[in-house]
Amino acid sequence: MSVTEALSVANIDAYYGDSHVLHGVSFALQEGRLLGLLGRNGAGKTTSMSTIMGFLKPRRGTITLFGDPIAGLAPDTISHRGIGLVPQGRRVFRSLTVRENLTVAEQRRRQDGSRPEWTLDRVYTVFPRLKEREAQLSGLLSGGEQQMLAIGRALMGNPRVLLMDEPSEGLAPQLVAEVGRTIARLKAEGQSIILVEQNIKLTLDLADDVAIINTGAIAFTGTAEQLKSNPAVIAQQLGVF
Ligand SMILES: Nc1ncnc2c1ncn2[C@@H]1O[C@H](COP(=O)(O)OP(=O)(O)OP(=O)(O)O)[C@@H](O)[C@H]1O
Repeated sequence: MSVTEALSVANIDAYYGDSHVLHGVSFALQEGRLLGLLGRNGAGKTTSMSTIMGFLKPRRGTITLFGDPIAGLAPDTISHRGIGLVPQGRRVFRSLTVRENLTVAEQRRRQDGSRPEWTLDRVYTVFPRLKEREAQLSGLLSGGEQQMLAIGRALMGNPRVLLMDEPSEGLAPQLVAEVGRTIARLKAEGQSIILVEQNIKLTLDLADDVAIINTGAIAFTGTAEQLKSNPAVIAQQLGVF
């Protein structure tokens, strides 16, 4: 079976002003797989996602999307090339309705035929709750509903690679489980995903591959199975769970 590299991040250095935050960060996502990016508070997970999205320009290193270099391109160009982001803290457009949040994000993409395009109806099939609330202002939704909307909005861009930044953050356990089931469903449909999380259990349940970032440097890469069988690494890099 041939393996296609969907997204590759290689030897990235990134700064906020003079503050050197990412130190030679490298990881890779294979097509159709889920890569979990774990790390403690302030480790550099969001900065890695911001660098992929073009919000932050790396000073060194390369980023490729299905082999094409994208580092240094503008965020909207990177989004059009096919990377979708579910941002940390949801960041839905609070003064727009649910339906408007979804339709403004719509982006058609020529598919290879193996995966159907995302449409409003298809998002509503995955998230019936959003259909029920489609005319409501998004700022009035619960945290869980806003998370579903943030995921639906990213899907409307028909991303080739989906980045999810701490989708379980601040959600009650029941909603974390629901978000987990949604992510599993997307993965089963062939979506390539990078899942950034502090929730180790959720990540190990969903991920094929895992990278751990620690103070801006990659401390572990391997399969989820390898990490599960290595509690010493989990304890040392992430704290006990
Ligand atoms: N806009 C910014 N300006 C300066 N420093 C920043 C900025 N954003 C983050 N940092 C710093 O960069 C480092 C990495 O932060 P980052 O947000 O990437 O971590 P994280 O792993 O996503 O953490 P969390 O789980 O808390 O979101 C931290 O030391 C943080 O204080």
